[in-house]
Amino acid sequence: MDDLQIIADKIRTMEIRGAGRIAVAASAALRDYAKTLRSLNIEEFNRNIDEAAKTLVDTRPTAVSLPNAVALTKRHSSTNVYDAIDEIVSNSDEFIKNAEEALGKIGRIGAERIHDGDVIMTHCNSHAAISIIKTAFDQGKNISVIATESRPRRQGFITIRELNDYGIPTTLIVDSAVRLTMKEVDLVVVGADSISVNGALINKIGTSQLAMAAQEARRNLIVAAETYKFSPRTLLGEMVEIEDRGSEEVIDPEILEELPNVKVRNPAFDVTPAEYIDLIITEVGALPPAMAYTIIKDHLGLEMLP
Ligand SMILES: O=P(O)(O)OC[C@H]1O[C@H](OP(=O)(O)O)[C@H](O)[C@@H]1O
Repeated sequence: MDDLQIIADKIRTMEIRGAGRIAVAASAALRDYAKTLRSLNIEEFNRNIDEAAKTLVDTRPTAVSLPNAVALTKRHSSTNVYDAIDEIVSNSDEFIKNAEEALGKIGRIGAERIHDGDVIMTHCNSHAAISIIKTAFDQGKNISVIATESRPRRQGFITIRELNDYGIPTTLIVDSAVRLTMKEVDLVVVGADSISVNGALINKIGTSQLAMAAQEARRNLIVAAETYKFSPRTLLGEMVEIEDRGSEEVIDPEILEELPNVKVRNPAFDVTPAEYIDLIITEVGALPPAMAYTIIKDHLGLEMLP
């Protein structure tokens, strides 16, 4: 399990990050691990796969893409280990291929919402949101982007580098400049870590602040999300857990040590209610948040539920 543990550690420390990327990395890690278990009997095989799946899923609690990818990868109906491995390999290859194709489809569908001359605000670093922005740019639309820094991990720096290298005019702002800057914005485009059955978006901390400022300024907010970012377990009434990360991401531990009366909170995500969202751009279409149940039922399957 050494190689799988290395991937799990990279997901936990965010060396591999982004809801889509962690899903693809986890699926590939489970596939490769399954191939090392040929000598086991089917019961031992299933036990090892379940343990490995748990190791991957336990790395980060919020992005549902991770448990969805692991569940879609590990399911098999074989009683023979060789066949089970073949099924897992084919599940993973299919998941990864679909995930890659989904980004292109989301780009094409979402770009329809972007007009020549638009200023787009985005938050954090979302491959799905950036796919929309790049596709609109590729279509010859004269667009520019306002990107938030996204404290504390500053994923906004990844975004501005990527957009810069693509030739897209981009302005970096600190997170607290969102409301002031919103009057210059035509459309907000963000990614998703999870979408619950009521259409609420769980995404990088600060997303709900963009949503509120957008609504106040009467600007639309669209969410770029593959169908595997919808959360089946919210159908059972479960809430999406918001990850709390360490204080060292926010403040130097030596400084904190000098301040015995201070504690630091570092929630990594927040919740944006459905009423702040104009559309969710998935690979199967541009949908209102009220269609979240249909996506879960038709594209993830209720058999994903325990
Ligand atoms: O899958 P893509 O669109 O790349 O990213 C989706 C979301 O994943 C990221 O989480 P983190 O930086 O891993 O905590 C951000 O919250 C981003 O909006």
